[in-house]
Amino acid sequence: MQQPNQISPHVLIFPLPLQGPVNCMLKLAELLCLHQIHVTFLNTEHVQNRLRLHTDTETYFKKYEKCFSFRTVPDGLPEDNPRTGSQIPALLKGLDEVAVPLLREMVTSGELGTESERPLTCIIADGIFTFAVGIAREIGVTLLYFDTISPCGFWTYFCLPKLIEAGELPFKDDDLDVIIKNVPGMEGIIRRRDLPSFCRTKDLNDRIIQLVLKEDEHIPLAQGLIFNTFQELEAPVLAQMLNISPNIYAVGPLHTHAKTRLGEETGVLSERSSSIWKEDRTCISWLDAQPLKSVVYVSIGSLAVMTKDQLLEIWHGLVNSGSRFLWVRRPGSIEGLDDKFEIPLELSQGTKERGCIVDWAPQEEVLSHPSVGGFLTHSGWNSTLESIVEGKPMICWPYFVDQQVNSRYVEEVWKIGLDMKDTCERSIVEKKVREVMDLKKDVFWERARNMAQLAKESVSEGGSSFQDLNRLVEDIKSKYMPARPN
Ligand SMILES: O=c1ccn([C@@H]2O[C@H](COP(=O)(O)OP(=O)(O)O[C@H]3O[C@H](CO)[C@@H](O)[C@H](O)[C@H]3O)[C@@H](O)[C@H]2O)c(=O)[nH]1
Repeated sequence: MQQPNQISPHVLIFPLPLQGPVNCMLKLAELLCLHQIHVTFLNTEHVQNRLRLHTDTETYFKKYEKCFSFRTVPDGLPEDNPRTGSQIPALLKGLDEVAVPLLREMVTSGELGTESERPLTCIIADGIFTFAVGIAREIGVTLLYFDTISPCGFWTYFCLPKLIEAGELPFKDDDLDVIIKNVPGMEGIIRRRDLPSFCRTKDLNDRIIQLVLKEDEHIPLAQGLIFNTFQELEAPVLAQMLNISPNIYAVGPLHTHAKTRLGEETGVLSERSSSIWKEDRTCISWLDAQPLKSVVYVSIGSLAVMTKDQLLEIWHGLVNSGSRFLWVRRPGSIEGLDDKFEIPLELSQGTKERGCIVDWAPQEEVLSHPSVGGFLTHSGWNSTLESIVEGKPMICWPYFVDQQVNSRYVEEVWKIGLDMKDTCERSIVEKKVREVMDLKKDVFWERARNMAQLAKESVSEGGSSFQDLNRLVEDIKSKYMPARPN
């Protein structure tokens, strides 16, 4: 039995059960394990089953068996295909109704650790999980929120009440180019069209708006906030965050951070997948056969969907641009089309000569491939960071939530790509691809290379994210340990 003064840190990590959040929370979990912090990682059964089916994640984490374990809860939805963007409200409802009561039971019954046997000392949960405040209080442990969206996106979410109070929301007319004034630190940067997608409603009772407002009330109740970013990328936004919490940890880009520290620890630099789709590795041999920097990698992540018309416009634009392209067409990502959709005749030649289409790719490996010269992305935060680390310029075609803000920052603030939001015409796609892959290639490449360098430095010894991770580890081991009677 453990003596009171021997209690060791034990963190429960609960990600939003979607590809992006699970990816980066797994990296954080591994980093904590490397620092001898015990982690219980709570996945939904759906995510865990898919990880089991398509990856060796469970086996891989066995090497941390003394300090890591997976636990699962159902998400309340039928067990079919992966959840997409339109299912998020149902997913959140299912989590609330089914997963949360089970989690509460697990935590309070001592199933995840009792007073005497490795008690929980800290919860790290996605920012949208407002229920975590109550659970952490009930068992008397620290709560840290980890919002895996971009801090620039998060900050606009957090300023929603301010925007409503100032009358900037809902929009008074249909002009989306009006500059937004009430997001401190972003004056002159964002227009209405760059606010998160859910702001384009006339109805403030909209379910998502209400959810975000509830999140905004709960965020300051956590003892600290973790972000997957680095100071050199988002210093002004991170400085604003100090108004919410004195304990801000910018520990990203987490995928590189984990790789770097693991490499230092073990001497092995491993590429590892936590994909909940089956990766098609044939695209790597296809890339091997392409010239340097010649391929546009196209992917809209794990949730976004496009219409058949949008698919055709992007496809024509790519073929007409003359660039080579590797396209991830995730099953279910085209509205109303089955996955056996044939290549239209007028696109077949250009696609055969210069294109490769797969269902799901090993994205980090693809982006690091020397043949890839640019990334046409939906601007999900993980994809954005993965592109930044590899120094690949982006063409952004955001779908929803924080992606609208990220794409604006890529073009306007970091200047490492172009923002194609709210348009989807073949001539525009062609023009943007030509600019990034050819006409302004050198300028974009130089800026992207510099940013990549800063990203890598931030996770190297002494770098800003390196230091923030160390601070997080120390705080979990001391400041956030529950007070115990002597
Ligand atoms: O063929 C593919 C396509 C994607 N990925 C991976 O899937 C993840 C996708 O993550 P992200 O780019 O963040 O997109 P979403 O899955 O759409 O992420 C959701 O969650 C993010 C925060 O975690 C938000 O920023 C997004 O807006 C939200 O849609 C990345 O790690 C990719 O490497 C692959 O491995 N293979």
